[in-house]
Amino acid sequence: MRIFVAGHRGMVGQATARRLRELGHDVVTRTHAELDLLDQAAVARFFATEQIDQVYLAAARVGGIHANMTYPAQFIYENLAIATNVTHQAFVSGVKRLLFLGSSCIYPRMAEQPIREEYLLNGKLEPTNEPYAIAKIAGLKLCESYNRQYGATHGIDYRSVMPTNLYGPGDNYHIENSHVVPALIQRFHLARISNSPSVLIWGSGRARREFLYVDDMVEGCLAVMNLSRAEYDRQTDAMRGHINLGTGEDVSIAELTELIRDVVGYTGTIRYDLAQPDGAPRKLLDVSRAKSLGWHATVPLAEGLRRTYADYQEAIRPVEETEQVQAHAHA
Ligand SMILES: NC(=O)C1=CN([C@@H]2O[C@H](COP(=O)(O)OP(=O)(O)OC[C@H]3O[C@@H](n4cnc5c(N)ncnc54)[C@H](OP(=O)(O)O)[C@@H]3O)[C@@H](O)[C@H]2O)C=CC1
Ligand SMILES: C[C@H]1O[C@H](OP(=O)(O)OP(=O)(O)OC[C@H]2O[C@@H](n3cnc4c(=O)[nH]c(N)nc43)[C@H](O)[C@@H]2O)[C@@H](O)[C@@H](O)C1=O
Repeated sequence: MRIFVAGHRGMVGQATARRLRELGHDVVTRTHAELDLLDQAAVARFFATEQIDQVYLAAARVGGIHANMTYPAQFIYENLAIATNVTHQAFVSGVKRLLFLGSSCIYPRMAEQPIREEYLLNGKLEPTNEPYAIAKIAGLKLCESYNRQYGATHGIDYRSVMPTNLYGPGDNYHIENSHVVPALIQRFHLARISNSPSVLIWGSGRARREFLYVDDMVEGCLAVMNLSRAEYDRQTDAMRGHINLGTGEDVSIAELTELIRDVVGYTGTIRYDLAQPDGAPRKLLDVSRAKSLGWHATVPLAEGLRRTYADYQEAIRPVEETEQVQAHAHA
């Protein structure tokens, strides 16, 4: 089967492409430079020329709380455009099955916890990432709508998963735009190697988050994509079209901070910057539907953080060694 993994260089895309190749699939990829998914005509040409059987849509404009607050226009425009271009051109070219990746931010800020799929649109969204959330809601509604209008006539079966906060190898370590896990791994690492006396954490530390290791999330995507059409419709109340993916347990940012401090081996002090926002107070997902498929998260948070830190150190080793050589040369 020829499967297009959109966003294959990202954290989720890398893990998805790796797993699908292990399973023997012919994985089709295009870098952002090769195929800008904002370019509707280019996306149309791609699907018209490549014989794609399935799509995993892991391409998006993604970032943490600071990035969402700083670039709202890019977050809503680019994520709407990517979702509409890929979904519609997949349909036009006859792709029968597609998986759209949403996010837990689609749910109301004060939703009852744990959050069930049916709580969607029951209340106001979290202001710090509302543009991104609206684009993600539109993406899942696109899939639902194409199923409703073209399911019977064209065999269209476009599916959506709503992952909680993700982390793992290949994450984005941008100093300001990254999510909390990569941000704190990098900050504690640099503090340790430079003997900084303290590390500053954004917000109060009281916000709670659920963290799913990326490889576990990919197994959840496969479980959803391998469902028969009838089973998927039964699971999603026939067109209520999405399934949560999470671990079913959350931690406070303060607890996460201490876990990362210990994984990195930092011994200085931790300070909190209350001028920075906490964002949503909590967004723990109800994962009963996903568990009914036989899927569940397997990587505990402490182990996932150890693997992620090891990946980070491997990725920066060449840079650090060069800097150490240069520093030695100037000593
Ligand atoms: N990370 C998380 O905590 C969560 C992520 N998700 C969802 O999972 C999916 C993947 O996220 P993640 O892997 O973390 O994100 P990354 O930022 O790591 O990867 C996104 C990928 O999309 C590509 N991309 C972005 N814009 C375009 C474009 N216009 N044309 C072509 N490619 C583009 C990027 O390429 P390049 O870098 O070259 O621009 C990158 O390879 C997204 O849909 C996200 O919303 C959902 C919940 C949580
Ligand atoms: C996946 C999810 O990701 C985003 O929502 P978020 O969960 O709020 O994102 P975050 O990971 O950036 O923050 C989580 C918590 O952590 C605290 N925090 C402390 N110190 C740092 C820090 O240094 N960096 C960051 N980024 N956060 C920090 C921060 O203040 C907040 O309380 C949106 O994209 C949203 O749309 C979405 O889908």
